[in-house]
Amino acid sequence: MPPPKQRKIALMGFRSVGKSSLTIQFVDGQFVDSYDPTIENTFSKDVKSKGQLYECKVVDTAGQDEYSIIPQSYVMDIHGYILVYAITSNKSFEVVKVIHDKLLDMTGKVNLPVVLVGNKTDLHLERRVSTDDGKKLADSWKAMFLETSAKENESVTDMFECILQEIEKSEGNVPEKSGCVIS
Ligand SMILES: Nc1nc2c(ncn2[C@@H]2O[C@H](COP(=O)(O)OP(=O)(O)OP(=O)(O)O)[C@@H](O)[C@H]2O)c(=O)[nH]1
Repeated sequence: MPPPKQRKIALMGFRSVGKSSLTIQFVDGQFVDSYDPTIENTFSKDVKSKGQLYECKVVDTAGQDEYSIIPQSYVMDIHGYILVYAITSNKSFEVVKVIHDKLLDMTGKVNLPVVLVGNKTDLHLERRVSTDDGKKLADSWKAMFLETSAKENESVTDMFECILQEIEKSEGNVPEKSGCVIS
């Protein structure tokens, strides 16, 4: 196997969309129902994907709104971004657009390794953001799109595999066209 690659991935989005829950589900395999606002936590996890070992640092960031200032360290130091909204919240969908714009501004890049994630699919009766709108937004960013449920552990691992592949793509290690195919 080739030597391991170090990856730092940040989850960003509005308050209470499930960034911590997705991270804890991925790292620990459990769901915690209580809500405890995050300041910032970094978790480590090794992931094997397509014959490559990745030593991942996952940064679970504080909830942002449209006025929050993104710390410079999220620009310098991060390989890829998982931008999370809740499918139950239009506001969180709006905020994720603002965060994406700010990241482009701050990095000065046209394309960033990003996966857009609509979380809380188990709350389908309270859905406010359609799958189609999520897909369209991701397409406009040339980013990957997934809907997840941290509660039901739906597509949580896929989400991390996806961002690892997007980072490989941005480094020119995977043909541009090959989207994120989860196998
Ligand atoms: N039903 C359901 N609830 C969820 C899901 N993910 C998170 N929650 C709940 O939503 C609330 C907020 O979750 P967190 O993971 O703390 O959200 P966060 O985005 O980290 O919040 P901040 O730290 O404020 O940014 C908690 O009560 C979670 O239990 C999900 O997939 N389904």
